[in-house]
Amino acid sequence: MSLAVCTVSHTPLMTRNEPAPGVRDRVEAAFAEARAFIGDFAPDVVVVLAPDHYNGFLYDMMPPFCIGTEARSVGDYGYEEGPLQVDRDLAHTLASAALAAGIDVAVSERMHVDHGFTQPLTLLFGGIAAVPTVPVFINSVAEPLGPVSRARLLGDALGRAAAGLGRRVLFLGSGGLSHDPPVPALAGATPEVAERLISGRNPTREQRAEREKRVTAAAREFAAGTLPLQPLNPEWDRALLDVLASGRLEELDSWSNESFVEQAGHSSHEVRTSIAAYAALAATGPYVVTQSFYEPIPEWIAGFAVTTARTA
Ligand SMILES: O=C(O)/C=C/c1cccc(O)c1O
Ligand SMILES: [Fe+2]
Repeated sequence: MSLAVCTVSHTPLMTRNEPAPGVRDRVEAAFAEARAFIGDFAPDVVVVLAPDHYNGFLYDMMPPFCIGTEARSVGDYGYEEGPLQVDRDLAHTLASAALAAGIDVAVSERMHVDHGFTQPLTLLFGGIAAVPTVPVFINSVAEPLGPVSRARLLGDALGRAAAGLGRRVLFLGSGGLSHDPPVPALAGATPEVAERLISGRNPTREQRAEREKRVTAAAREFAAGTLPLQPLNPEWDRALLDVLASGRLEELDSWSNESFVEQAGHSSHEVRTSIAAYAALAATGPYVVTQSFYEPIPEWIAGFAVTTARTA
């Protein structure tokens, strides 16, 4: 039995916008440290816990959780397009274990994933198919969302199952802390936008480029103070990282969905992926956080963290 955790914020704006001097170097150093941790741990398989941004999961069928037995990247924001290297048997094992534990995960034989999965796989392993993975989608964007406790319990169920495998399993959580990028919502959407959120799974190259250009420009204006997106909230982010490090994950159960949005923006729900990753590790006993990097980076619309943890 051997489990470990790495959590990283993702932001596709990393390759589009230049942050303040020194920021990129510090982020790259944090990723280098995380890569060294992962190298030492030498995982046999990586369970990637990540959200989607209306690229693979749309409102024609929006599950709270889904485990992919096969998965393919849509290639958004210039990340590699094509198949991930999914450990199909393990995906089935983990899905069965989660269901047996009372967590209603969906299963996809043809999951489509976006930068939420591909960016951390690229930055930490060098490619989207470089390591055997089990991709686990955690809806963090498309309301309505279940309570945060469900992500914790999903992680707990996956951790218990993984602990019995006799393999070295890394739980990789992908998602920012406070941030509210201009991802559209179904509530109040125009008919055209609503249609895209319901069934716009295969945009044209031009449509994808237009979306990416719009979000990139919005981030530049946000950083310049000329676009009033919800501000990043370093205080909230540090409080969340403190709870993750403390091991008292049940404390997060009392954080309401509304409080996430009010204090840290709609997309702060992406920290459900970190909560699930830490809950997986906690399922096997006490743990220690071995790295905790954090910076608010407006040019990337991201409260940006990199953390690693292992069994104490
Ligand atoms: O889906 C998009 O176009 C943008 C996504 C984004 C931007 C900034 C931070 C994130 O976590 C994102 O997913
Ligand atoms: Fe995101």
